[in-house]
Amino acid sequence: MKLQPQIGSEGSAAWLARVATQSLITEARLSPKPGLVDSRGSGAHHDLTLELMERSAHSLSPTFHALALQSWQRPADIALRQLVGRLGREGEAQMMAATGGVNTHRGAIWALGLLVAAAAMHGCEGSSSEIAASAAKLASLPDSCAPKVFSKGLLATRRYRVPGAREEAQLGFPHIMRLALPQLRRSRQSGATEEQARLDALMAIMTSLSDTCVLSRAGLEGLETMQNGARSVLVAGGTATAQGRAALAWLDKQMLALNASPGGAADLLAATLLVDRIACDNATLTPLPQHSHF
Ligand SMILES: CC(C)(COP(=O)(O)OP(=O)(O)OC[C@H]1O[C@@H](n2cnc3c(N)ncnc32)[C@H](O[C@H]2O[C@H](COP(=O)(O)OP(=O)(O)OP(=O)(O)O)[C@@H](O)[C@H]2O)[C@@H]1O)[C@@H](O)C(=O)NCCC(=O)NCCS
Ligand SMILES: Nc1ncnc2[nH]cnc12
Repeated sequence: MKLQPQIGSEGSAAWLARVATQSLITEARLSPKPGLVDSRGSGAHHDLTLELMERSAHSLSPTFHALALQSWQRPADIALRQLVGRLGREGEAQMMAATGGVNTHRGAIWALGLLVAAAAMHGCEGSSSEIAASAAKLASLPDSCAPKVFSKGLLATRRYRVPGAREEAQLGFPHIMRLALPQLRRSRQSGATEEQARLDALMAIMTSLSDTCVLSRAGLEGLETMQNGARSVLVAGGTATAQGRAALAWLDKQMLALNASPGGAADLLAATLLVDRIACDNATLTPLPQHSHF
């Protein structure tokens, strides 16, 4: 079944931008998330609030729209890579202007930006695997216009010799495709509520991601706490069970005590919700109401 009506590149780009923005807002509101901003509060962050995350998400709509429009039915080549890179950097500047200089969504612009571009490359008719593969192709191409900046993420990947946001994309988003999306659909099928299925998908990502936000703030101890804690939630039966919810509450406490926040995992959950929504292999597509957050 195909949700996206044949409304051409402009209408499809607007639709993709709306779904991407909604995915960010849905992720931000989802509760209870360990260490992260959610509808309960700011988690381990002093400079982030839910209101700021939502403002940031809305500020990114024009970026997603431009990415979709410019990538429409184009192949992955250097010209498109450079264009996507420029639009992504402009999106980062828009985010910073909207938040007064706070980094709310840099990793999300990267992941969702590439996926929106890839969905448009397939004319909104790609499967999740096709979209992830095209996003990976784009991410693997060199962008000679990119300024050389040394980020916290790069520092963490070199210090701990782990993959980061770049590698996740270049490998075709394995945490979305192999862990989060299957978990989201499995939890739904086994009767979990939509919120519980989304939390379970977040846990699936957290069992294995080398999240450079966690590494920068809390080192390997933080990363191991995150991965083991998330595994305990799923082993207990996920957040649809009382034991799973207790394990999640324990993990939240641990993450707060370590000042650790899995911002990279949160970005990948938002990206999972986006792929779930836009890919042709989603068997549960329903029309999207104008102002819903799913
Ligand atoms: C490729 C880029 C994402 C740059 O990546 P890099 O690793 O060099 O740089 P960072 O600036 O550190 O950003 C990486 C962000 O990616 C998220 N992330 C972390 N680990 C992973 C992972 N393993 N897989 C996927 N994604 C991951 C994460 O983003 C979230 O955290 C951000 C908040 O982090 P931080 O600023 O560190 O905040 P705090 O911990 O709160 O800091 P303090 O308060 O302590 O100061 C937030 O943005 C979340 O989104 C990482 O932060 C990419 O930026 C790039 O190269 N772009 C170029 C443009 C381009 O080509 N775009 C194309 C597509 S549009
Ligand atoms: N909910 C959230 N809390 C903190 N950092 C994030 N980065 C992306 N989503 C986030």
